[in-house]
Amino acid sequence: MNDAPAPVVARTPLIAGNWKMNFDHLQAIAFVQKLAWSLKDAQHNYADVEVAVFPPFTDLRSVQTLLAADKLPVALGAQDVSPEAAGAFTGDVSAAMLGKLDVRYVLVGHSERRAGHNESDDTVGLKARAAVAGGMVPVICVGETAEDLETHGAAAIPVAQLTAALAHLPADAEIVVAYEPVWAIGSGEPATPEQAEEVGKALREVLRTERGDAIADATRVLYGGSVASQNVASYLKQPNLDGALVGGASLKVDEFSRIVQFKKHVTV
Ligand SMILES: O=C(CO)COP(=O)(O)O
Repeated sequence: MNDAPAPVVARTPLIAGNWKMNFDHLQAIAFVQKLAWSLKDAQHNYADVEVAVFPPFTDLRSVQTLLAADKLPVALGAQDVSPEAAGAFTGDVSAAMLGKLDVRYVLVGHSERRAGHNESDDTVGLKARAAVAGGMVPVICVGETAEDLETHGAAAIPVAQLTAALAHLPADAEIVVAYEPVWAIGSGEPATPEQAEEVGKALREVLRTERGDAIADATRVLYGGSVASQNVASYLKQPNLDGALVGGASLKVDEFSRIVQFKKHVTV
């Protein structure tokens, strides 16, 4: 028996802004410039908290150019990827194309795509696999609807969705998991930190069972759903939550900048 306390694993928090279908490429450039100035003024330490933005496809090239020209340590994310490598798939964008634009993260399984584009757990897993094969990190989004919550409780559906996605991935693939209860997205009614932590803990248990301790302890689990500067710190204080996936509040520079600087408003 080993009674030694579990090692404390430092996971760099990730604050990710999912812009959804907002901002053309000019607005995107203006936004990222203002964000960089705001974080510079605030002497933000990017080593402490990683920042990522997920613009629409049409903005990626412009944002990439700006990030490279100004050497800004903001990671670039895409909102979707094709499960296919190349070929006759009109309207789709491949992982290889995203990789060429220095995209580091790819959202897969967002509830707006599961619901609005009929994406199954298998599709989500195949998209995650394509992202990994392209050298990127899939941000696997999971979450229950209000109905699911009533019928199955909070954790069952997210746990099943994550388990299904992992089945498609190589054992050593780096991933990020985002718990986004569907009822909390855009509703102004976020999950309580305790609710989110309970599901975050269950998701980490899935990682522990499926992937072992090292990956379970290193993988970041984010919370998303009506995150704002007033509530972000309460999630980041939870032992199993390592960041936030922010929608509406990521479109306002000052607000997103405050969210990134959540450490300043953690009251001990
Ligand atoms: O869907 C979300 C992020 O992916 C969350 O959106 P809101 O922050 O607007 O609730």
